[in-house]
Amino acid sequence: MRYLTFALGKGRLAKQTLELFEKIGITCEEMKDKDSRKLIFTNEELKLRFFLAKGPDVPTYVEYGAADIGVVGKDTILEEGRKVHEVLDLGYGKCKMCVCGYKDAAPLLQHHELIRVATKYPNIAKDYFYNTKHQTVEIIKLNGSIELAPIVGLSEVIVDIVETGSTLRENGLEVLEEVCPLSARMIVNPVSMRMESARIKDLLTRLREQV
Ligand SMILES: Nc1ncnc2c1ncn2[C@@H]1O[C@H](COP(=O)(O)OP(=O)(O)OP(=O)(O)O)[C@@H](O)[C@H]1O
Ligand SMILES: O=P(O)(O)OC[C@H]1O[C@H](OP(=O)(O)OP(=O)(O)O)[C@H](O)[C@@H]1O
Repeated sequence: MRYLTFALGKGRLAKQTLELFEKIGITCEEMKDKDSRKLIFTNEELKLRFFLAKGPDVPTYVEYGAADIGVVGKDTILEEGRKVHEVLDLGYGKCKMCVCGYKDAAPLLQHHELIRVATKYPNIAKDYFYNTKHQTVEIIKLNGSIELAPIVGLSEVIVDIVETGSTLRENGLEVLEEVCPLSARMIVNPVSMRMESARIKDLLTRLREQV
């Protein structure tokens, strides 16, 4: 039997992903050692391998088959646009992709104005403004602290993740429009889906009972 390889998104989702796998009897004790610089972990008994990767790299590993299975946020799946099968909504990491800004920017979204939109998610923003709203905008890619953009006058609005809403509230900003709901998802390489279908289906059945 060959190893099934999992690429798991680092950061916010990692802890809950490992907890979920533990619930169905898939443990990888080595992975819990925070001081370790080791990159890949093996469960010999179940013939599984795991590695943690930056979120946007997870769909890349899965598309190329370097990982059979990945766990990553829906935002990352939409943004990266890789050829992978999304097979399960894992139900945690819930948040929303939203258009946000000062309240007085709301009319700019109604009148097809050529506004600037700052975001870490240029493909999601482009798809929303061009294909859903049919509004031509200038998209400005940022890498973090997106809420700064309207505050310092870089853009009229942002497209960003809202979870509790406290970052917006503490900065006098608001949700102006909701783009889509988000949560952690499981993705599978299309070839692995066929070649390892029995093992993957069994895994999905056991995970579905938990989520
Ligand atoms: N408040 C939140 N902010 C950002 N992402 C969230 C939030 N709540 C849930 N998520 C989900 O968690 C995933 C991982 O978030 P995390 O912040 O670890 O990654 P990231 O934004 O790529 O981080 P970084 O840029 O610091 O590496 C997101 O892709 C999203 O699906
Ligand atoms: O609605 P809230 O609960 O306040 O969460 C949303 C905030 O969290 C994320 O930022 P993150 O902490 O990942 O930092 P970053 O902006 O540097 O990416 C996101 O980009 C928002 O800024």
